[in-house]
Amino acid sequence: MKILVTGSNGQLGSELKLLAAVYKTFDFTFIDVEEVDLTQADSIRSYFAAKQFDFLIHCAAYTAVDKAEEESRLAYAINADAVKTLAEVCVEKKIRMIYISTDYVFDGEANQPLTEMAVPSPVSVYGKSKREGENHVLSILSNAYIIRTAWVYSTFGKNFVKSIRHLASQRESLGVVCDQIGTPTYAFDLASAILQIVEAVAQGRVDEPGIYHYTNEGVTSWYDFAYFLVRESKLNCRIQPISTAQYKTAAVRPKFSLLDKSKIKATFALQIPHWSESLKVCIEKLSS
Ligand SMILES: NC(=O)C1=CN([C@@H]2O[C@H](COP(=O)(O)OP(=O)(O)OC[C@H]3O[C@@H](n4cnc5c(N)ncnc54)[C@H](OP(=O)(O)O)[C@@H]3O)[C@@H](O)[C@H]2O)C=CC1
Ligand SMILES: Cc1cn([C@H]2C[C@H](O)[C@@H](COP(=O)(O)OP(=O)(O)O[C@H]3O[C@@H](C)C(=O)[C@@H](O)[C@H]3O)O2)c(=O)[nH]c1=O
Repeated sequence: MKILVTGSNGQLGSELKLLAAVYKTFDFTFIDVEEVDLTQADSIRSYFAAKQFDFLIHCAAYTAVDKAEEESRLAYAINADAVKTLAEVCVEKKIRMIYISTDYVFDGEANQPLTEMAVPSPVSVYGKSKREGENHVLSILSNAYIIRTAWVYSTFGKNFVKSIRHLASQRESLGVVCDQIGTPTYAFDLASAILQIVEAVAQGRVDEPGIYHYTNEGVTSWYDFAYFLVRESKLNCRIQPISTAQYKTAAVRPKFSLLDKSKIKATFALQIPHWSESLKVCIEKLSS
């Protein structure tokens, strides 16, 4: 089974690289911008011209949420246009696509966990460009998997956990928004879930393409997340709850993006760890 992973230097791509060693029957190829620049459709097509894969796990994306507001052309080129080209290549080459999407496709106005039936209505350039990517996948491919996740962190790359640990090690107190609700996702857990899904599909045990939601279990705010993180990291910094209005950012973020994971758990018999347990694992790795 030949599997191509894009975004191999990112958080999720890096965790998939580590886990690849466990899946010995899979033949992985990992690429990033050095191999294929996703802003160049020709570069995408010529990369695939003489190659064949069974699955494409598309992790590469433009993920700088605030910067996307001023670099919208680039965000759309990577998160939407490149996804369209990749989906077309997947049709031509009969490749099964796993597209990773985000809770930021929602506007945050819901008041109950968001199922895959909830109607997306993104409020940021990043969210809109990722939704356009989803729409390309849905209209071009009938057998793709779209996995929406949220608040991803890892020992690799840039993320909230590493930013807060850095800031908390330098300051006596730190304000963190307490009125945006969701669930963090440890990229290692997500990578593991994705490979369990690929394995189930490859072995013909389960094959129900469509949209799925995946985060860790539980619910929290960015404030509670940061509070727990700083306490468990034994850092001497006071985390203060503040409102979104007090923390000015270029992009609007959803106030509520709690994803309902019932579908992915039932379909693929997944066991998902609670966010606090996974965060402890990550802290342990970051501290060693
Ligand atoms: N991070 C998060 O909190 C969340 C992420 N997601 C989604 O999950 C997926 C994985 O995210 P994550 O691993 O955190 O992302 P990262 O930002 O850590 O990694 C993205 C990767 O994409 C690469 N990339 C960017 N531009 C290009 C380009 N023009 N051509 C080729 N590669 C490029 C980056 O390379 P380089 O670093 O060199 O630019 C990087 O290696 C993405 O689809 C993202 O939208 C969903 C919800 C939450
Ligand atoms: C660093 C920091 C952030 N915040 C707030 C800002 C924001 O509302 C929230 C999260 O901050 P960040 O900017 O680090 O996270 P952000 O880039 O918004 O994270 C998002 O990334 C994209 C890629 C996704 O797909 C989303 O699921 C989500 O993970 O915390 C504080 O209140 N205080 C702080 O010191």
